Amino acid sequence: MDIRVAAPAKLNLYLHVVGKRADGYHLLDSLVAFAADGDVVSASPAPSLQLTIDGPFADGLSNGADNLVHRAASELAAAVGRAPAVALTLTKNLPVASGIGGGSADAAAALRALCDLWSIAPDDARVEAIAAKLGADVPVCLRGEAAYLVGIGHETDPAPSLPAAGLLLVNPRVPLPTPPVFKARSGPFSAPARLERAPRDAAELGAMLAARHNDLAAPAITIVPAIRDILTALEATGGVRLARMSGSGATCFALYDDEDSAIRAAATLNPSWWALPSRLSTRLPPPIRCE
Ligand SMILES: C[C@@](CO)(OP(=O)(O)O)[C@H](O)COP(=O)(O)OP(=O)(O)OC[C@H]1O[C@@H](n2ccc(N)nc2=O)[C@H](O)[C@@H]1O
Ligand SMILES: Nc1ncnc2c1ncn2[C@@H]1O[C@H](COP(=O)(O)OP(=O)(O)O)[C@@H](O)[C@H]1O
Repeated sequence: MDIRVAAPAKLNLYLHVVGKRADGYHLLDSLVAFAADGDVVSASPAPSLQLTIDGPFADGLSNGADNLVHRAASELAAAVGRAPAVALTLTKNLPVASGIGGGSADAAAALRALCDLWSIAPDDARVEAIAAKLGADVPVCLRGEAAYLVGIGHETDPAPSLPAAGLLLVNPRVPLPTPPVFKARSGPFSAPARLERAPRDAAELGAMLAARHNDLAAPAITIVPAIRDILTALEATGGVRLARMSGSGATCFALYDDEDSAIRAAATLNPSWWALPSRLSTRLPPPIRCE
């Protein structure tokens, strides 16, 4: 028996850095949403904990105890007092260290797969505590619904429902770890800027987001200048409603009215970039059990 769980790409539709704590962590106001596509985690009973990684971005990613999927499994097993007797497979479709929460999405998907396998309620307080310990973005990925990040990102508030929209994710194939981007940020903090109401369509969502920004884009561009080229190229695509960097980069996204427009736009871009046409997801798909 095999349980397959989707680990969709996370997008920060806007990200305002609104302050900094004494321990150096930044206070955020960010609207997080999910794409309909991403990595996939599958789990099946096995004599001991094993992790296999396949997919286009498997190379160079450790399958050892430092992988967030491996950590999620060993932490959850310890918390519920059972042996981590599971074989996990991670299909790595998303670029690593790229601002779309791949590792966080994978950790959250591993937790959801193991909850299903071990009959643990996914909203069990132990699961939520492990999610927060694994990374700032893991709790929001565990819920998989559009949400505002609160504080340093461990807590969330519900977001208004988002309209159907096409999405194009583009990465220069340059990994960009999160800590140096926060470190390179300077200048005054932004004000929080939650949406005044639910946008009725992709055009209105784009217009509302255009009045907001990603405070990490400027520092990320100082480290990976190709981000600016991607944003310029996305802004020139047909039917684009908004182009912006996600999280701490380097992945950027563009919003369209539908997925077909995103597919057409992808065909016009520099072929050396990674590009994934998709759409905004409204609901996390449930785990699939294959007997
Ligand atoms: C920036 C965001 C926005 O959604 O996304 P990504 O770009 O990573 O996808 C997240 O807040 C990232 O979350 P996550 O990737 O889990 O970060 P963590 O591992 O918790 O933190 C990595 C490092 O980033 C810095 N950090 C992270 C979160 C935060 N609110 N303030 C920070 O200053 C700290 O230096 C921390 O040590
Ligand atoms: N399953 C995983 N997928 C991706 N990265 C992982 C994973 N497990 C651990 N990592 C580590 O986490 C770091 C952040 O990766 P990732 O979550 O993809 O970035 P981001 O948070 O910027 O989207 C990487 O440097 C990588 O080495």
